[in-house]
Amino acid sequence: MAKAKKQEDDRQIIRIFDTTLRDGEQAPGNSMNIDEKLRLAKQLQKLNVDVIEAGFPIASEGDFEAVKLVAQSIKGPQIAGLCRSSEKDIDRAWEALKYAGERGRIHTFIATSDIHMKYKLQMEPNKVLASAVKAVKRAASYTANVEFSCEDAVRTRLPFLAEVVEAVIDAGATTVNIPDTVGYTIPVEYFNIIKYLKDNVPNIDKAVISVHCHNDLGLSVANSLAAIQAGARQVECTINGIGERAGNCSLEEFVMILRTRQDILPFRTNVVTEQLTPASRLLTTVTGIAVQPNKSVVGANAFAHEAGIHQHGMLMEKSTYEIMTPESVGLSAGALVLGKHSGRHAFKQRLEALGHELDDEKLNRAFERFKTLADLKKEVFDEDLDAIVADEAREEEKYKLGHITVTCGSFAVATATVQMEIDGLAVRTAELGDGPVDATLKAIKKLTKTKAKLMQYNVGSITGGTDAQGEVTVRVADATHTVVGKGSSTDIIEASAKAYIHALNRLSYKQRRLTEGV
Ligand SMILES: CC(=O)SCCNC(=O)CCNC(=O)[C@H](O)C(C)(C)COP(=O)(O)OP(=O)(O)OC[C@H]1O[C@@H](n2cnc3c(N)ncnc32)[C@H](O)[C@@H]1OP(=O)(O)O
Ligand SMILES: CC(C)C(=O)C(=O)O
Repeated sequence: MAKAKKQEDDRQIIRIFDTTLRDGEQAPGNSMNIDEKLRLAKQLQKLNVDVIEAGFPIASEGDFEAVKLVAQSIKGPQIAGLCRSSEKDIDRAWEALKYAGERGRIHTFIATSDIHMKYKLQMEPNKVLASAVKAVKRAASYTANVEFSCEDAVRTRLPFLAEVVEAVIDAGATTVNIPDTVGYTIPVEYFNIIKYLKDNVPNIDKAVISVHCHNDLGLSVANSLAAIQAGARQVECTINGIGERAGNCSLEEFVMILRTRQDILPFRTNVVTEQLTPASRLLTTVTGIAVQPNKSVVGANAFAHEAGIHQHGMLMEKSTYEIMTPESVGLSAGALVLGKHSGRHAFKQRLEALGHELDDEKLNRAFERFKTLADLKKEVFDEDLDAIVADEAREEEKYKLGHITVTCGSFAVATATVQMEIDGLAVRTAELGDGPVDATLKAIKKLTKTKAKLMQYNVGSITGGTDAQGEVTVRVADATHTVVGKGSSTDIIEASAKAYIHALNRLSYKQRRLTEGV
C-alpha cells in the first residue's frame, strides 16, 4: 500500500489547462453565453482542472463579463484570459481577471512563424520579439501569473523560437506555451521541438512548458503525449475535444491515457476522472452539439460490447475487453433506476451526479416534467434527464411554446395550429405544410416573424424503444449569428417545435446583447 502511494507521489504532475470556454468556443455553433460559461466553469471546478481559460476579454462585452464572473465565482482552479500582445488587450484582460487575485492568469500571445509574421502581422521578427517582451512585462506588472504563447510555434524556425522563449521568460513569463496552432506536427517532431527548447534555452527551467495541440490531422492527443515525454508539464485541452476547426486535444482522452497506462507513463493529473462524463454531457446540453457515438471515453458506445465473443469475454472477466471501467469516467452503472415511483431526492441526486445544478424553482419544474415523462415511458434514462435539464436551464425566454394541434395523413394536407407566448402575450395561428413538421415550423415562423433561416434539421431518438423521446437538433442562422437549438419529447412534432423555438430564443438573446453592446 505504502509502495503504491509512493509510486503515485513520484509520478510527475501534468497541469491541465482547460480551454473549452475559449478555444472550444471558437468552433461554429459552440459559442456560449455568460450563464452557460458559468455552469460549465462550475463543472470544470468539480473536475479539478488546474486552469480554466474563460475567454478573450477584449473580444466583446459579453466575453469580458463572462471572464469576470468566472473569476469572481470559481474557487480552486486558476482563471486565465487570452489577449493579444497589445497594451489595451492586456489591460482589459486584467480588469476581468483581477477578481481571481493570485489565481488570475494573463495569457498573452503573438505569432512567431515566418508565414504568420510576414502575411498576417506584417511585422519583422525583431519587432515581434520586442512586442512579445513588452507584452509580458506589461502583464507581469499586474500579476506574477503570466503565460506567453508563441502562436504557430510548430512552424517557427527553431533558433528564433528559442530566442523568443528565452526573452519572454526573462521578461516574467512563468508559463511558456508552444502551440501547434494548425494541427500540423506529428509526435516525433513535436517531441524534438520541446527537447530542443529544453536543451537550448538557458533559463527554460524557470517556466513551465505548456502545449496546445489542434486536431487537424487527428494527432492532437498523441502530440500532447509526446510533448510531456520531452518535458512539457502543462497540457491545454477541451472537453469533447471541441475547438477551432477540427478541435483541440480532448481532455478526457488525454487524462484517461495517463490514468490507464500508469504502468508505462510516469505522470498523473489532478483531474477527478469520475466527473468526465458529467462534464461531457453538460457541454453537449449547453451547445446542443452531440459527440459521435464512437468517441473515445465519452461516446455512447465507448463501453458498449456488441459482439457475442466480446460479451462472452465480459461475462467471464471484464478486463478481457475493458481497459478502463465505466465508473472511472463517471458512468453511473448500478445507479438507482428512475421511474414514475421515484421521489425528488433520488431525482436531485441523479441530476447532480450528471453535473446539473438547478435552483429550487427549476428543479421543481424539471421534476414535474420528469414525472410526466415517467408516465409515458417505463424507465427514464440519464440521456432523458439531460434533455429535461436542457429545457429547464434556459434563461430569459422570449418565445414559449403553448399547444400544437396537427392533422395529417396519406390523403390530408398537413395542417398545424400553434399557440405560443411571445413576451408574455398569447398568440395563435394555423399553417399548411409539406408534412406535420413543416406545417408546425411554418406556423412558428409566422408567429415570431423571424427572418432567420433554418439551415439544418435532424431527428434522432434519445434511447431505444417506440416510447423513446425523439430529439431534434436544428441549426438556424440570421445575418449575424448561427445557433443550434435542441428539443425533446416523446412526440417528434413537439420536439421539433421546441428545438426551433430554442434556437429562436438563442438568436434573440444574442441580438439583444449585440444591441445593448454586451
Ligand atoms: C490561434 C488562436 O486561437 S488566436 C485567438 C483567436 N480568438 C479570437 O480571435 C477572439 C475573437 N476575436 C475578436 O473578437 C476580434 O478578432 C478582436 C476583438 C480580437 C480584434 O478585432 P479587430 O480589431 O477588428 O481586428 P481583426 O480581428 O480584424 O484583425 C486582427 C488584428 O490583430 C492583429 N493581431 C493578431 N494577433 C495579434 C497578436 N497576438 N498581438 C498583436 N496583434 C495581433 C492583426 O495583425 C490585426 O491587426 P490590424 O487590425 O492592425 O490589421
Ligand atoms: C493562442 C494560442 C494558445 C492558440 O489558441 C493556438 O495557437 O491555437
